[in-house]
Amino acid sequence: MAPVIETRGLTKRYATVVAVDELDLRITAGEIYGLLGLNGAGKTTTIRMLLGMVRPTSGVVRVLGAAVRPGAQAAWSRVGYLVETPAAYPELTVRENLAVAARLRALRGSNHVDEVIERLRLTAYAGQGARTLSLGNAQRLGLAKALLHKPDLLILDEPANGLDPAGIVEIRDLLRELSQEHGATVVLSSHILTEVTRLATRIGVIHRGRLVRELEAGDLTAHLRQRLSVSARDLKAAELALIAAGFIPIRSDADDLVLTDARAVREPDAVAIALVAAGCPPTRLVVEQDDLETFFLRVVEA
Ligand SMILES: Nc1ncnc2c1ncn2[C@@H]1O[C@H](COP(=O)(O)OP(=O)(O)OP(=O)(O)O)[C@@H](O)[C@H]1O
Repeated sequence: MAPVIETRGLTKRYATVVAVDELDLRITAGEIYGLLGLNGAGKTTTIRMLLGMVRPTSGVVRVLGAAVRPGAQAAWSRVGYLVETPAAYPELTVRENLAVAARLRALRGSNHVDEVIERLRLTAYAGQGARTLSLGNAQRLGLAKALLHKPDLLILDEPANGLDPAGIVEIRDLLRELSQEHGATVVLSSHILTEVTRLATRIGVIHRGRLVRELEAGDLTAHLRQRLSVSARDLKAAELALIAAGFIPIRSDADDLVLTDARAVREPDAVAIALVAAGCPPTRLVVEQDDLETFFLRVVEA
């Protein structure tokens, strides 16, 4: 299958900084591809090069079969994008902003605008000036503009930016639906591990401008570790009680006890019972997932 996005040797240098270094990407139709990286990893620069907004120092980008060059228009009617803080006309309302965007895309009739307002749950804000929108709703408006013309390919830089947890779930469902029901391809960047792992069908881990790993969604679980974090009033007593019960607690920087063995993660109630029996009940007991830094260290060094 011809790739929807293909880059070869894609590189961007700014003076002494290599923002993106020899990136080879191949993304096919219907994928939700997550570019995951720490701040400064090169995600935004990559996305801007995919969109022809930044001129590569070297290398090739092809989007929907056409070479991306500044000024090349061919594929853009089939592409929707959102890059960092979405731009809107601050004096115009949400609906007016979308109507302008529809005109620029030469879309006829008002149903595109109505449909996307409803889809992005912007109905209550349709008459509100863009200037007064919360960050989350401004992000929704940006996404609405990206989706207005029902693109085959969506390229989104940090789409969860500014959204509250419920908003993140809504956007995740929307992107999944676009991919599954409409066959759209989605490329998104994020530094939020859980967000990408819940949504992407494939993940590219980008570190210091280089694509260090690509993982299928199904392979991710092997790289994601869980741990049980335990707090107690008397941490020393809790530590001794857990050792006596056969666990291996480690004192963390955050001054709690961390248990990484499978039994503790699988049966947190056994940990709680051991602590209660020893007279130092837990004040907090929670199964946590790796943070991005830990995941990175493991994936980058593996
Ligand atoms: N216009 C520019 N001029 C100079 N350096 C730049 C420019 N744009 C990006 N960089 C540098 O390139 C590197 C990659 O930046 P980029 O914004 O692509 O990373 P990112 O992964 O998107 O990070 P973030 O999550 O913080 O947005 C960084 O070191 C950044 O400082």
